[in-house]
Amino acid sequence: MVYGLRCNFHGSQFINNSNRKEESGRASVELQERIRAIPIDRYRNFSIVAHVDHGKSTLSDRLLELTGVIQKGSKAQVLDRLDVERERGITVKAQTCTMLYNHKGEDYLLHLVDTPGHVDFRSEVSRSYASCKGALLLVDASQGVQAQTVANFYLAYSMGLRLIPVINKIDMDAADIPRSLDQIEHMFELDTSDVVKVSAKTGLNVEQVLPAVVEKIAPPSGIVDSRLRLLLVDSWYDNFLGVVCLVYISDGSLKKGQKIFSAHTDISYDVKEVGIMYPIPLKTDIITAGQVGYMVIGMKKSSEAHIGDTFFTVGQAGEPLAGFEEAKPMVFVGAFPADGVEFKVLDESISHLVLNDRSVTLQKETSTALGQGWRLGFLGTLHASVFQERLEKEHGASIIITAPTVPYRILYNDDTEKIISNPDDFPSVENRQKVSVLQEPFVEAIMTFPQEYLGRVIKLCEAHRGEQVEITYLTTGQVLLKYLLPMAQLVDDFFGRLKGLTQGYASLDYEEAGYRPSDLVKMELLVNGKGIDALAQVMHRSETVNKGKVWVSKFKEYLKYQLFEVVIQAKAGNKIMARETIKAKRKDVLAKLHAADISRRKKLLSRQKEGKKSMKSIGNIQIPQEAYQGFLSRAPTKKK
Ligand SMILES: Nc1nc2c(ncn2[C@@H]2O[C@H](COP(=O)(O)OP(=O)(O)OP(=O)(O)O)[C@@H](O)[C@H]2O)c(=O)[nH]1
Repeated sequence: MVYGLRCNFHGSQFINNSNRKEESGRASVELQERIRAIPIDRYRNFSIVAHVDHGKSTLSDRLLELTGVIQKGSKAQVLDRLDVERERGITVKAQTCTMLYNHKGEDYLLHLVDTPGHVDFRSEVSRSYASCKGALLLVDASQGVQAQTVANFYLAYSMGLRLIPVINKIDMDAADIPRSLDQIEHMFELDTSDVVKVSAKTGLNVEQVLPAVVEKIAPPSGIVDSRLRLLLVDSWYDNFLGVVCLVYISDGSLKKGQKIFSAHTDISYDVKEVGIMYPIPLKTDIITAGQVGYMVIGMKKSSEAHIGDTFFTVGQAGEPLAGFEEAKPMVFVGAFPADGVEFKVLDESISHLVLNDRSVTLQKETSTALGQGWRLGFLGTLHASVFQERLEKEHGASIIITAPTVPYRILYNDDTEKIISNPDDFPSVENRQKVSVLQEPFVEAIMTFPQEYLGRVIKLCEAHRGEQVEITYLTTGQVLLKYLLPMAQLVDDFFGRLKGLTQGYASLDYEEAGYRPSDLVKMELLVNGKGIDALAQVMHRSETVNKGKVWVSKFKEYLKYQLFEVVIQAKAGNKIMARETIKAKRKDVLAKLHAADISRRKKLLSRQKEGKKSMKSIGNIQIPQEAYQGFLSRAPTKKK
């Protein structure tokens, strides 16, 4: 098998399901013997964490070359295997690779995890930390510490990982090594006396990275001669093998033929295959405590694989390992088949993709305007746009996506509460008196940018209902600003505006900060008095005037001429916020009339008026699907 073939989303370690016809390869006897001879105290499990684009995948390539896993000059970014990862240049899936490294005459077994930098895929990062004792904290010398460096640092630090700072891109003219060193020392209080400075691109000094890993990161703490205890880290579906599980062996060992059971479901399985990721799956006879590898146990459905589950040998139950917090979807959209696309076909494609991306939630939904569809939940807007792109590219599906919404919390007078992810479920004006409080989710946003933009960024945050938490002056003119912001503002292209204001210099990260009471209202778009359900949105009352105006004028653009008058209104609660009218396209009934024939002219005009009146009362506006599509279109942005 070859590297770099297309892979599925969740189990991108494997080649594309549809193309996959053969079994996984087998690790050579020599490789297996070399691994078996290494004691656990010479294992090192580590990840690479950094801000988006600081060079994690490029450094991973160099390390894989250095340890002979791949050949020099192989396809770039071996561990970014999804089409979407390669095309967008972002990592969305954490990837693991086993490496053998000889240090001072002794073999070490290394497990490298390349993690996504983007906040939407943070759950991938925290999951991968469970098997690691340390991480390389990579900082791009031309950019210095950025928002996601800070967020990823705190996540790794809170999980007790030993952090080794590495400065990357030192080959660039814009590289400012002293600035990065200063920031690492002041921000993270890390010792910078022996920081490794590399160019992952040219390979300069990369040979200094693994000695630091071996010397500074502790080995995993499992017991090899013990009962089996393994953690399910990830899973994916492979057409040839069925469900494949990525596992971390905490104690004991795992072999083909062993009978194991899940602590979560109590279902027992026969182990059919085990192996290592090198970086593709290679079958081995055994995987032992401290190793990260894969197992195939004949699970029928991906849903049987609970990420964070513990498995034991049948008859030898023990204490389950600490699992993972489930990733909660924070952005919801309605999805509907575009004209000419069959619901059934699209339903199959969506279900297939959801099976491979377990953090997407899916529910059927029906809209009077757009017909049968689905409500999909995502971890963030980038996650949503990656999903949509994969659906279109990999399944050739064309869909209409409604405006994203965040989950709102409704507290009722009878002490019950409801989280709603669909504007349709927002309490109607008549039911409003049953509600005691409306709440919306907030996040704590971390932003870094040059100090000269501080005034403008503060203004932007205040205009987006932000509440300042902290300003930290980093070295050399950089500022780190923390603000509490409504999650809905981030979804509504706050980052695009921030980038615009700072000429592209700002970076942003955020973490959830709970729900807060909010003056929320549902805004609807009415056409001749009738609400279009698919376009309704929940928002803060202060936004309704401006958005109302934008809505009506934008929708008017797409309706164009109508045979009779059309009134477009934006209504918030029971108040009309904005209105536009499309005048009827008048047929020239007087065209053939002589100018002097006044009485005949009056008669014809009054007859035309009557005719229109009846059309209006019985007329049903035909809204073309392009109108919805045009109204909802907005290019996705990539956050950095
Ligand atoms: N000049 C220079 N460019 C580099 C270096 N390392 C990485 N790059 C470039 O920086 C860009 C981003 O590199 P990646 O390795 O994809 O970064 P990443 O951190 O994995 O990105 P995400 O997965 O999206 O978080 C690519 O265009 C690389 O070629 C380096 O040492 N020098």
